[in-house]
Amino acid sequence: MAAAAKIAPSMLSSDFANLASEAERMVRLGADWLHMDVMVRHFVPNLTIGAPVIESLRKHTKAYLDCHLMVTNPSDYVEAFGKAGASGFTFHIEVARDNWKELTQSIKAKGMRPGVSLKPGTPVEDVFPLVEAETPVELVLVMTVEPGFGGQKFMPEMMDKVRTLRKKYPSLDIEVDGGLGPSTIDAAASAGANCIVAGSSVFGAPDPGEVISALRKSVEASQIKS
Ligand SMILES: O=C(CO)[C@@H](O)[C@H](O)COP(=O)(O)O
Ligand SMILES: [Fe+2]
Repeated sequence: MAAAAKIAPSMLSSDFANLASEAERMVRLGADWLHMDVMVRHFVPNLTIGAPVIESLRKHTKAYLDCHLMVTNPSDYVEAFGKAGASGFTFHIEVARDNWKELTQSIKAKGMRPGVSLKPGTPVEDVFPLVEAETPVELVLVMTVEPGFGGQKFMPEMMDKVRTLRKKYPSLDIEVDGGLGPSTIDAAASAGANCIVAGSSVFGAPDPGEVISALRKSVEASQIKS
C-alpha cells in the first residue's frame, strides 16, 4: 500500500513570535505534520530552535512534530527532544556514519520515529543500510536544497534519489525538503515522495490552505497513477 501523503509546513517560515497560533493555523488549514528545523550554527551556518521551543509548542498542539536536526552531534539531542515531545527525529547521515545504529535505537527508545536525511551531495546508497537495519529508520528525508535556509531553489536532479528509494522501498515514508511548492510538487510526487515539506511557498501564499491542498492533490494523483 502506498505511504500516505503527509504535508508538513516548515515552521522556519512562520512568525516565530506567534509559533503556537501559527501551528494551530497550519493544522486548521490541513497540515498533517509540522516540520521543525533545528540548526545550531554547526553543520549549517544558521541558528533556529532547540528542545525548549519544542517543549513549549507541545503544550499548545497535539500535532506531529517532524524534527529535522541539522547538527553535528544528533545523539546529544535525543533525550531532550524525547522529553520535549518531538514526534519524529531525523538526523543527517553525514554526521552519523559511525553511530547510526545506536542513534536509531535510542530515538525509538525515547518514543520518537527515527528518520535519516541526506544532503544533495550524498549518494542515496548511503542510507540503504539504515532502512534495512534490524531497527530501521522509518523515514528518509531527501534534501532538495543545501540545508541551512528556507526560500532556496528546488533541485530537480535530486528526484533520481527519490525514484531509487521508492522502487526499492514501496511503503517507506520518503520526504522531500527545500523549494517545494505548486510549481515543483509534480516532479517530487511523480518520483514517489509522499511527505512534503514546504516553508516559503505555504507561509508566503495569500491562501496557505490552497497550497497545502494542491500539494496533497499532486501526491495523491501520482499515487493513483503508479
Ligand atoms: O531544512 C530546511 C532548510 O535547511 C527546510 O525545511 C526549509 O525550511 C524549507 O523551506 P522552503 O525551501 O520550503 O522555503
Ligand atoms: Fe527541514
